[in-house]
Amino acid sequence: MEESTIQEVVSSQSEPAGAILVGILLSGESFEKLKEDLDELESLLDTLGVRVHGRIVQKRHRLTAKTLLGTGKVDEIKELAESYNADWVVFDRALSPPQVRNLEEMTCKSVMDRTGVILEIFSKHARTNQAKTQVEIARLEYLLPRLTGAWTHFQRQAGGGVRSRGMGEKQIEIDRRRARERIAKLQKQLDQIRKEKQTQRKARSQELKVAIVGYTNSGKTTLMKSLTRATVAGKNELFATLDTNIKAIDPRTRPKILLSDTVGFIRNLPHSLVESFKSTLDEVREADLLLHVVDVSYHSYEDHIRITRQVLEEIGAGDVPQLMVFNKSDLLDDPILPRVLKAAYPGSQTLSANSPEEVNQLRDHIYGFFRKNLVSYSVAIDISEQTALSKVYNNCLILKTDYDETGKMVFYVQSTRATMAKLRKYIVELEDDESSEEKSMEPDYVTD
Ligand SMILES: Nc1nc2c(ncn2[C@@H]2O[C@H](COP(=O)(O)OP(=O)(O)OP(=O)(O)O)[C@@H](O)[C@H]2O)c(=O)[nH]1
Ligand SMILES: [Mg+2]
Repeated sequence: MEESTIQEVVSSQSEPAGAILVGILLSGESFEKLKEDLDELESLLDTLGVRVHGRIVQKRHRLTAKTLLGTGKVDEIKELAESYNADWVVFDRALSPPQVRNLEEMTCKSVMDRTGVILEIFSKHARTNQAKTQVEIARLEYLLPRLTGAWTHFQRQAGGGVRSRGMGEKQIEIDRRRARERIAKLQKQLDQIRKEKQTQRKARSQELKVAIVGYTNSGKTTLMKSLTRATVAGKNELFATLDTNIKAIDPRTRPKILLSDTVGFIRNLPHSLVESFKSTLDEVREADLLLHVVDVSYHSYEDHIRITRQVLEEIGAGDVPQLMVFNKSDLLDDPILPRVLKAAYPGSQTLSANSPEEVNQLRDHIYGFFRKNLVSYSVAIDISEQTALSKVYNNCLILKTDYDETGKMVFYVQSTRATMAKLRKYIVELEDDESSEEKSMEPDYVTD
């Protein structure tokens, strides 16, 4: 199937592509909220390199089936788009395939909705095979019912502005069938990738897993970088990260704590995207702890929290413990807010991902969370038992070593229950959790 996307249009022109935004305010809805939604839509378009020339907002009692808006308003949109020579008219509401067609005919412009814009960003940012496959499935599913409109739309772009219409029902049927076949093929590939990832996760089953989640652009990648002292930089772009990146917080820590950074969330995240990104989000569902990162410099940060929690529920990660991290505190001009947040979200931490001291506190916080769940016990292992010994060295925090009367090495350790189960036959003593010595999960030589 022939495809053309916003960014292709952008790159084929010397001037940045332009758009007019359209928002609709129904009775009972807040204007402030709509303004925020339109600001966000503008950032999304900015990520695609599309400049917004103007906005049109209409108050309505109900939405019109044919075009959402009244004909007078559609004429106004057409005029505004023409006066700025804008290529796109972008609606903040979901448009049905016939609505897109009608609006395109009436405005003589390309019409998109928010879901279409998000899908474009995802396909622009997908890097790995897994992300690319997931995005392609979501796009095809989005396009499938729109194929009549989409086809003429693609033809028009390919033909350099000539409006060609009516590919004929037969052609549309062929395209739909091809799209369905392609989806089935991609789904099979995705299942295969998912199986491989599951095997990799199984190999990490004795390690502790922390997943960083949150609204897009909240600072997840930046925090990941600071927590692991790595060099992956965050980007001021929406959906800069689409693939899951996994790294140990500190490779010397035992048990090892793995941190994963993943795709951000947004309001009205297209359902097909959530569905197809489920395999990327397996990492989140199977985590022992979530770091829920919130950009607290954004005034409606509570909306972002609510939306993130909704998506977590939707992907089956609603029950994983969450540690709230209020980020970008350096941008706050309200000195009271950190205290308010602490009271409203007990156990939360307010910080700047760029402050090493505050990030160190967060790291300790994470260690503290896991320390509570570790079990203390001692094992006696003969030095010929290499597999068991490497399990101890790789997965346990060793508090003390000794030898017993038979010459076996005795380790006083703390580990996860999963590791303890693997070392069961070597256990000589199981300590009461409460009486176990409080000890850092980092070895003594770690000084920061
Ligand atoms: N001032 C300030 N900026 C920050 C902080 N943390 C992150 N940023 C900036 O916020 C922007 C987004 O950061 P990222 O780390 O890419 O955000 P993300 O959550 O990974 O975003 P996506 O992957 O797009 O969902 C970047 O420009 C960062 O430099 C912070 O604590 N203070
Ligand atoms: Mg990121």
